[in-house]
Amino acid sequence: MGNADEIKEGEALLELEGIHMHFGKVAALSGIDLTIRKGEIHSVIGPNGAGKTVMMNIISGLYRPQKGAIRYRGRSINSLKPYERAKLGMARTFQKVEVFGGMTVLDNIRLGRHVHYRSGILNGALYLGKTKKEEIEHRTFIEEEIIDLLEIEQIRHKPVGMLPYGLQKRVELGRALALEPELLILDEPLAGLNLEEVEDMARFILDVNEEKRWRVTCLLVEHDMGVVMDLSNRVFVLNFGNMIMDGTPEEVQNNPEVIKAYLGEEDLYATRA
Ligand SMILES: Nc1ncnc2c1ncn2[C@@H]1O[C@H](COP(=O)(O)OP(=O)(O)OP(=O)(O)O)[C@@H](O)[C@H]1O
Repeated sequence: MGNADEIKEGEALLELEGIHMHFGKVAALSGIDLTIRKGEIHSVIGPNGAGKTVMMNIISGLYRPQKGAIRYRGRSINSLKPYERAKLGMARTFQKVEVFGGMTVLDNIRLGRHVHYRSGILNGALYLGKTKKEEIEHRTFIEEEIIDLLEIEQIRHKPVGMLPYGLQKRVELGRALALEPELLILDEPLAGLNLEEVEDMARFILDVNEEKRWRVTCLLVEHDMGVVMDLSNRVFVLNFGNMIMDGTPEEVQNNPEVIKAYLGEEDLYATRA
């Protein structure tokens, strides 16, 4: 995204500072600090009920925290609505697939671009000639890149509702990419997938992050520890609304507190072949 506030690789893209979120007596998040740096894959892990979804909802603007600051490219976004955050370059996929079953793969992907379209009579009147043609060409180009990346050429005209779950998840990723995001929030992208689908999805996430064409910063919430440890530059561990640690996958795997929080839940040392 061409922007005067463009930031460089390794600089803070998204920052949470002192985030508190309570629901009645339940403290879902108690003073969370997190910095996502441009170019990285930063994962958030934690046992069930740790506060991961609440955190993602706060980041994407669905929830307003009672305390704390959220900054994107150094600017406060606390007061921005979800679609305004999307316009800044933040896209999200959801835990449960959120596709339009009756629409084709291509139309679902196209929906992801809607935040870029101008609306209103005045804008519509100004939106003529070359500019419009360029936007259509650019849109087509993006669609083709997404279809190519996700290997969904064969199903582009199929209704999404008829596809297996794994492909529906792929389409959902495609729709998020259509926004040409700078930050992609992936909420359990591997949940419900079989082994082969998990491998495919992990590869797509890596491609989106590493390929020069995309170079998307990723915030990943995931229970599959093998994939998390393989893909992430950093891992943030949450338990009962508190941060246990934020470090490299290796540091996290060797932290006794993390192991204790997960005891009996997951094998943190399991990595995929
Ligand atoms: N809208 C809400 N109203 C009341 N309590 C809520 C709400 N959303 C979340 N909570 C509570 O906040 C805590 C954190 O929940 P959250 O859904 O963020 O956990 P999670 O880490 O995403 O868990 P999972 O891995 O199972 O998805 C839980 O105790 C949950 O019951």
